[in-house]
Amino acid sequence: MAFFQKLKSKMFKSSSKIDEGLEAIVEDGGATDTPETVDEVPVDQVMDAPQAAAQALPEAVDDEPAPMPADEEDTPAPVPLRETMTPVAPDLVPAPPEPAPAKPGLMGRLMGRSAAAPVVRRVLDDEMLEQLEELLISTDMGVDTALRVTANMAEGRFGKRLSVDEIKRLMATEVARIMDPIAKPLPIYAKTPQVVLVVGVNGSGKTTTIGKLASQFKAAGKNVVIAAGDTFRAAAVEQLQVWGDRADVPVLTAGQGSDPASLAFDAMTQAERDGADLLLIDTAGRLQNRGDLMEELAKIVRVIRKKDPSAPHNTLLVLDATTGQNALNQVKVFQEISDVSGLVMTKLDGTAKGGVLVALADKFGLPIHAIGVGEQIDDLQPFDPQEFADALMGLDPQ
Ligand SMILES: Nc1nc2c(ncn2[C@@H]2O[C@H](COP(=O)(O)OP(=O)(O)OP(=O)(O)O)[C@@H](O)[C@H]2O)c(=O)[nH]1
Repeated sequence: MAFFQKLKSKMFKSSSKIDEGLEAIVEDGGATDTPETVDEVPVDQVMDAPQAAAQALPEAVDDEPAPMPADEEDTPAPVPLRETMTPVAPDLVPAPPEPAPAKPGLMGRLMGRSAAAPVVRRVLDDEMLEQLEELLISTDMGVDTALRVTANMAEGRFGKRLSVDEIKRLMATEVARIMDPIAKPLPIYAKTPQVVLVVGVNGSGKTTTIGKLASQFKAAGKNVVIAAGDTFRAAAVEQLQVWGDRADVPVLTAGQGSDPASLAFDAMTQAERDGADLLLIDTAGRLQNRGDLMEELAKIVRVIRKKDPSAPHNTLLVLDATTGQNALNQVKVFQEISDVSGLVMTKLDGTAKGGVLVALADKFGLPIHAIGVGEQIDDLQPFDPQEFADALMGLDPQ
């Protein structure tokens, strides 16, 4: 299955929510295109009315070659989605997308040349904008971000008639614009071992993310060491050992309840001795006792800095998308207790709250390195803003 299709199908809860919501909104007060309403279609994303009228004429004259629509002439050849991606590791690079099935253009639909249902459009007015805002807020995009997205999409289009597909594309463009600056792969430095401290509340997906990263970096030829720094949770240690065995990556553990900083120090020693490229350190996520957790993380950092004053090189905060707006609060807290350098958002496959990633980008501007869309190794994917925005909106590949 093509990468985009996979992402879209995995994020279906958010996208189907938007799909259904948008259809209801446009149906409510919308109308199918008629010769009268075609004059009101001039949304810049689609053909404007005079163009539509001009191009409708040659269709009736069989001998004349139909002119190429102006916007098709100007459109550069589409860049394959794969070329737009910046992978975290080579294995994150997906297979090339399958060619999208040919879709009838606007003219085809206006001329009834396809079996597709007639296009319903609704005038963009205050009431509709409010409904669109509510729809975006229901995906956990947050009020401020939802307002920004709808305000930007409405600019210059107020009073125009829009279809569900056109609204999706406009919103996807706005979402991608917000996400663009923060889509950055995990930086890889020349200095080794590169120490990546992984933080986040219990259950957010830290252990799984470390396992996926270790497997993918190992497959990319990197020498990786894992430290199971959540010494209180035996299950987390066992889970890491399973991932370590699978990826053939050593996992350093310590007795239950022992000092995670001491384990981190030992792990640094081993990583240096083995000439490791990467040391991934799991940490506890007990936010119930914030003071203790802060002290524990600070001690780990102090200890590894004895070996390398520039470590940790990355502090990765793992967030669970199903927690919705709560993820914003977690970023705030973890920024206070650690030096968060980037985010991984997990479980985007199982939630209708995928919009929270847009809110995070809008509010904090922290780099998003990767997204988790399942429990398998290849379900940790590089973050591509346009693909994410399209998948969130339930759009087909362009
Ligand atoms: N569907 C889905 N499940 C995920 C994803 N990432 C992690 N999980 C699951 O979420 C659960 C919690 O993940 P862990 O990796 O154990 O989370 P943790 O933050 O290490 O939690 P503790 O071990 O309790 O500290 C596990 O059942 C994982 O399989 C994802 O992207 N999608």
